[in-house]
Amino acid sequence: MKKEITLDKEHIFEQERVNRVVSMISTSLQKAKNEYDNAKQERSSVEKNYVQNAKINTFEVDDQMETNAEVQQQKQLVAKNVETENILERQIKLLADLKKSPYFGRIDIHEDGETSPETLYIGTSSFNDDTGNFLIYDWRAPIASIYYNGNLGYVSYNTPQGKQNAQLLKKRQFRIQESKITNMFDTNETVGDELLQEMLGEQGDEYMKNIVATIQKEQNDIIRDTKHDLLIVQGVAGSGKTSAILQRIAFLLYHSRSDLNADQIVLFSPNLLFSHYISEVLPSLGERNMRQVTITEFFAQRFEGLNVETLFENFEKHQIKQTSEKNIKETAEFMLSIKKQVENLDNKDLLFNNLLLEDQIIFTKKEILSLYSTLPSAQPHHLRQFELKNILIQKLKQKIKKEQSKQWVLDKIDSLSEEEYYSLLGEYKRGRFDNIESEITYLSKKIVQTKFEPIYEAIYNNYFLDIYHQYAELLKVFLPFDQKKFNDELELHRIRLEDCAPLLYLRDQLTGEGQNHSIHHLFVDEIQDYSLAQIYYLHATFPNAHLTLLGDSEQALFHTLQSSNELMTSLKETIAPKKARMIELNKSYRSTFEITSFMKSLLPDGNKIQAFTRSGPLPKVVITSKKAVISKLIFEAQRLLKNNETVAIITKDIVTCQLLLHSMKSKNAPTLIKNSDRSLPKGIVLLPIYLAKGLEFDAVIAYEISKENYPNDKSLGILYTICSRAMHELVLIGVENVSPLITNVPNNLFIVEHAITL
Ligand SMILES: Nc1ncnc2c1ncn2[C@@H]1O[C@H](COP(=O)(O)OP(=O)(O)OP(=O)(O)O)[C@@H](O)[C@H]1O
Repeated sequence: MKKEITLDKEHIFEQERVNRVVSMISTSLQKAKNEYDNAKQERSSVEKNYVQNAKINTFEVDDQMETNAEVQQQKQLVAKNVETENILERQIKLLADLKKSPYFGRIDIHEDGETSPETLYIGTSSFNDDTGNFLIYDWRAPIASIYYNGNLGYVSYNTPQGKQNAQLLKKRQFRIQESKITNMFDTNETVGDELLQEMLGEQGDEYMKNIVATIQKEQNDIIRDTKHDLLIVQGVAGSGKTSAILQRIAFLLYHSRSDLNADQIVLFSPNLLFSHYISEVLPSLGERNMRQVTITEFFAQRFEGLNVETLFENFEKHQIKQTSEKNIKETAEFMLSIKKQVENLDNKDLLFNNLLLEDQIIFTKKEILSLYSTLPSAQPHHLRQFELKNILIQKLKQKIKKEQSKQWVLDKIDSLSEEEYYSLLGEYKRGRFDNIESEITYLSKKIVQTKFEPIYEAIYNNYFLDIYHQYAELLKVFLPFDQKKFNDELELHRIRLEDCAPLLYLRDQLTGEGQNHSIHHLFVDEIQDYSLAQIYYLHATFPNAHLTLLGDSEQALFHTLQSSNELMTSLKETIAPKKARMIELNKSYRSTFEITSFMKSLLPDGNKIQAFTRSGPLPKVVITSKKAVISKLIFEAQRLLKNNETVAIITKDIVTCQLLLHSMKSKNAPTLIKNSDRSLPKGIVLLPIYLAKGLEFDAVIAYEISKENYPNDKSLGILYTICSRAMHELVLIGVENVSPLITNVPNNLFIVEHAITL
């Protein structure tokens, strides 16, 4: 039940309050701007000073030292000023946004134990008057949860001191734009539909928006969860999974402000476009972005010198792997068996590399193995490897010492130009030696150390272990037919995606390294595209991280379908979380009622999906001839562009995109989006489905949906994901026929246009 408030006394009252608050915000904004200008000015004068100081007094040693100390001090001063400027800059942005739209909600509550009720206003961040009274409460404050969770009547909310009860007397929603209330109404529901209608009806943007004003109750559960170390969210397409995790990150940063910062949070995202698309949500809430990485980037950083196969290459190669047979390298059991194998590995089965420097062997593999064999076999391998590393470093130091007195080193010193000589000596050491001999000894050490640096690096990075060969041997045990494929790829400096997690896990088990303990929260979006082995590996790599895994098993493009229940069961068994929870989101917000109804009837169990009641045109299925298809496609795209800012032509693979582009005249050609692209232009774009993962477009054209492309339910995930990218309009184009997946949809859910000209 909601009550719209017309331009009456209440509206005037609220607008007057907005005016008062906005005027106070303006004063604070001006103050912040002045402080910012002052900080900037101060920095530039320190910098000027610093340049001058750096120029003078560099000849006399004493003066030079004094100058160095002063320069250091000034450097620190600059760094501090830069930090202040950054804080002020963020504050200015926040206040400027707050000035336009100071809040979106009001609650009137009477707390137990209080004599009178109070009125609170809720916005994207808190704002006080001069006496410390809250004029706006931050949406993440404990008390604000009433706004998202409570119906009128008795409610409770969690505070650091425990549960607090209150009576919720009024809940009011606002839309305030440019400091003017454009809409406001009272509601008894959690967060009513009306504002949501308005938000969802808008055209898509280059960046995802924050959803603070309209967070739904079940999304709020995800956002405010602090109890579980494993949270799995199974949410249907468009149900706000991504939105919810970004809000969750903002919430966690607020909730644990003293011991959590944005660098301790990592989000695995599906592709670079997606990373760009979501990059403004946290800044719009006054927070810094978390780290973002794709799984391919993550592995590529760990396999220097090898080309890691991307998810998309894998997909293009195999199309969807719809066999019921599981690839055992993608299972968590495989990872567990690697662990076991390592525990039982004999010294004689360990494989080492020769350590080479410019074709000269510095340590032979035989020597390394014999050093290893001297270590107590009761110790686990990773401790022995660590010890081995120390021994090798000691031996290297001895070698360096010996090498220092060789003739080639003296020759090298003789051949140094004056510039090279002083640069090798380093500014700090110049003029510090008592006699020339000690200067030469110092230089000789430097020269030899530099020469042997690659060996030091190799030892430090465990390159003495022949991990590729070791992994190939492991494959021989579990998957003898796969070993050759692995070796062949390696010859070409490539590694398949399915080998990355097991191989790295083997390495980490042997070396005891590869972990990052500083990460507190790990988020993985589109979890259905990850194998269990990969999830297992991520957990092993970030052992202190709470996991939030989000996905939709219906949108599985790369793996065989796995339900979220199966995922939960498997993770409970393999990574043994302390407290795990699964949340389902079944309401879809992205698309119109008509598009969601169409999408859900593609699925065998689509009934669980609830469509949001926002209406638009019925999806349109166009059946045309081979000859006419290009002109029909152009016609449809141009037609859609009249009412929509972005029209995406989405295909099942890149080959279809390329063929299509080839057949189109250049003047009509859409912009082809590539794997390496980071942003999406407006207008008509063309892309394969895997690049559209997680994104949304005003209008979508699914091309080409004949039965040749979508013969049966094995390609359902692709078709469903394509359709679910559309916010306002959806067109599907087929050549000569349509997929049986579409003929199964009740025909009142779409319109058909037969445009066949033979
Ligand atoms: N509570 C909400 N208020 C306003 N908009 C919302 C809300 N929840 C979701 N949306 C909107 O719905 C759309 C889909 O949200 P989002 O991309 O987060 O869903 P998703 O579940 O991650 O989708 P998918 O799995 O299909 O990629 C976005 O435009 C988002 O802004």
